[in-house]
Amino acid sequence: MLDISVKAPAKINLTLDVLHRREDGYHDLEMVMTTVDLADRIDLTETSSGISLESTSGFVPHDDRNLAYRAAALIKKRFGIQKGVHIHIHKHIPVAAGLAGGSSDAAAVLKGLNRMWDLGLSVEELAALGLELGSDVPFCVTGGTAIARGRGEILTPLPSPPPCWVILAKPPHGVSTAEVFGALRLEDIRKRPDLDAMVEALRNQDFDGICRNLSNVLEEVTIPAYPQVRRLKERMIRFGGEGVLMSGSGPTVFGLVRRENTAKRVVNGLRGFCRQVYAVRMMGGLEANT
Ligand SMILES: C[C@@](CO)(OP(=O)(O)O)[C@H](O)COP(=O)(O)OP(=O)(O)OC[C@H]1O[C@@H](n2ccc(N)nc2=O)[C@H](O)[C@@H]1O
Ligand SMILES: Nc1ncnc2c1ncn2[C@@H]1O[C@H](COP(=O)(O)OP(=O)(O)O)[C@@H](O)[C@H]1O
Repeated sequence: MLDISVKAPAKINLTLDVLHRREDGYHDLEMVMTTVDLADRIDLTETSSGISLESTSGFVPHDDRNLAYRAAALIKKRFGIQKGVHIHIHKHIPVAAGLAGGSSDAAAVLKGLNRMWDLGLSVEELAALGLELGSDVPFCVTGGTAIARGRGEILTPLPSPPPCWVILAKPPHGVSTAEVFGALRLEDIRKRPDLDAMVEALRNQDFDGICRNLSNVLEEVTIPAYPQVRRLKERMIRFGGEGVLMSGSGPTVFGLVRRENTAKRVVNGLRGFCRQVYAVRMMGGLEANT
């Protein structure tokens, strides 16, 4: 019997700045994140005990290395739940892509089990649990659009970008977030995002202002290591991407486009050059939390 189905949307980073390296090995970040309508679907079925997991993807682990599995284990342990759960992940978000697919799956399991087992946890409590699983999980619990600071858990909600198309292009290789942070030399960062300008553009629903202020310091590590990311960016711009940036630690490149015709042109221009290309809508604030 299927008990609960939860949508797990991908995120993109409109800005990403790394402020300092912390004692605990993580970095203090300052970034603007938003959810897009490319989502995994997580089906949760209650069982008598234990945790089992299957997915439609050959690229994710199906055991306790899976973030969705870990989310269920955390809830069971923290609240002393004897019942079990079977997790079925319908994977649509590319893996190790800078789109927080694993974090979003984990957030969806936290939200789904909160309902299934009547735990009564608030969004803030779920986000705090999520931080034990990964830095991006708190944002994935709340969704919408927000400034994320600290490791990624200090969230300030923002208006979502105006409706537009988001073209996502994922090169064939994945990128390790830990390796990208490890290779970043803070003193060498050449260009930092203008957070105030991005916030202003979002408040004014100024599409051109959002496009002008897209900026991610991690490009300075990932692009030299993977020149295909630069070529994808150049192609996206050439075919009509109005604002183009790498998401997170990469390697996915996204392009923002207002008109459907332009979106089609960008997608057609990238096909043949890149196998994984998606045209999706910006998610907006309201749908993000369902
Ligand atoms: C870079 C970002 C931007 O949204 O996204 P992705 O590229 O992963 O999608 C995130 O900060 C990634 O968050 P997440 O993928 O949850 O990271 P975690 O599992 O917590 O950490 C993976 C590794 O990244 C580094 N890390 C992560 C977050 C942070 N604030 N400082 C760090 O230094 C650490 O080396 C850590 O061991
Ligand atoms: N449910 C999951 N979905 C995707 N990746 C997962 C999942 N659980 C664990 N992982 C692992 O987490 C790593 C990062 O995956 P992902 O969250 O897709 O990328 P990113 O952090 O770049 O956004 C991958 O190496 C993958 O094997």
